[in-house]
Amino acid sequence: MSKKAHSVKVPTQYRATAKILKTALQQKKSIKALISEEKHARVGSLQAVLKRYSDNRVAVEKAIEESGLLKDNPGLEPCLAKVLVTELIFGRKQLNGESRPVQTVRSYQEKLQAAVGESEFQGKARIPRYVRINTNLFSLAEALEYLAGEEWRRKELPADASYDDFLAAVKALEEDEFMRDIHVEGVLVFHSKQGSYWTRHELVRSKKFILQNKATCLAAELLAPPVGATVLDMCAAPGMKTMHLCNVMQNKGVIYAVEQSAERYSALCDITEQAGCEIVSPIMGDVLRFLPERFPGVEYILVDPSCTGSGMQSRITVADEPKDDRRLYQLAGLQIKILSHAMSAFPNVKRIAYCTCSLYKEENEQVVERCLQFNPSFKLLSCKKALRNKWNNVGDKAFAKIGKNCLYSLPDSDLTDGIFLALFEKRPEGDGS
Ligand SMILES: C[S@@+](CC[C@H](N)C(=O)[O-])C[C@H]1O[C@@H](n2cnc3c(N)ncnc32)[C@H](O)[C@@H]1O
Repeated sequence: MSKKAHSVKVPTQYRATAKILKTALQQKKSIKALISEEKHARVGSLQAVLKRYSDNRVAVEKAIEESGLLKDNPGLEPCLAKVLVTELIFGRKQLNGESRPVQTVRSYQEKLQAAVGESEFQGKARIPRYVRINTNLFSLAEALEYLAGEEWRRKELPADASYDDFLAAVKALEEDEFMRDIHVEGVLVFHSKQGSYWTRHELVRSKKFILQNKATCLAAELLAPPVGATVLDMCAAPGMKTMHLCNVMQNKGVIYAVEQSAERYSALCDITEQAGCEIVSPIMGDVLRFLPERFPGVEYILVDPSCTGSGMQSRITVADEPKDDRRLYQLAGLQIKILSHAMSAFPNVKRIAYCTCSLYKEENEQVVERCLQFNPSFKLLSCKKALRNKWNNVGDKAFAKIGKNCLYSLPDSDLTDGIFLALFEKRPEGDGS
């Protein structure tokens, strides 16, 4: 290598990303918090590389180990090596500049690729890009016409297609194709590579299209408040499910949307206004502290409380996160309080949907079990049946009469974020069963 090449600097983008990764690993700080402190102009692309690393972490480590990259080059900074390998093998497949670390990693490309190729590890499941039509502002017909005009090819399934047929078709989507979701009216499914295309799209900016993972749309879909209903959304911000509920109700009826965090309440107000929600009444405060009379005539309730978020695929994790039992215990306590309040405080309530984006039973089946013990006037409905049996993953059957009625949507098998959902119905008076 020439002397000149040695003096070439590593591009700022790689250095800044490696610095964040190093701080996150050494100080056990969250990537999200570190990125928010970052002054670097291209925060978006920095975040994209870290997400790619997070999704392929095990394979990146394996490739570095098996190729001998760090062993042969002790001067190469390990976090910079991880960033460069992520970009070269899982990202743009090329590296910028001629700095020494870049040249070194490039010279290992074949060995790195071979190590990844032999690995049975394929990274996290490729989650498609889900786009939900906000029918307050744009109809399904208008959306389909727009997409046809832009030469997107619509892939259609026969009416009797099973859920497995649907999943196979989603996995086989070409980059210029899209499908309609099999469960949620108004959800369109695109290839995962179209993720950032839609992020920047004008229809998304104008809120005609909402970028919402399909799993999180199941809550409003299953709660299914009819047109004109009165709904309480107990933990509403930033308002993704509030907007969807509004669409399900065709923007007719009332939705009380409660949020306790001032900052998130402000986001809720902005989003629902921009999305043309005419029936949403945002209310700031702790939902447990309001008198039930503040929400007269509530018939349908959505309970989507704070949770660990262990099922969220958008999270960036750069090290194994041990289960934090203390935090889980605290969260589960609050979840039980809020769901139990929904069941006991509102005399006219007919149906309640409880959901989390957690995969821990402590926040899911156990919360359902405790709340049914405290509130025997409610029974569980089968989420799978509500989806015409076109579903595979249910709750843990060790929770008798509970597990089979609850639903999990899982990244690897359902190609979504990981979520849990339970649907309750008030028993008719005198029904003691
Ligand atoms: C999982 S997020 C809700 C996401 C939201 N449903 C959506 O789909 O966009 C939980 C929210 O509940 C709020 N929250 C938690 N406990 C609350 C309480 N007691 N009263 C009101 N809001 C609460 C949190 O501040 C947080 O914004």
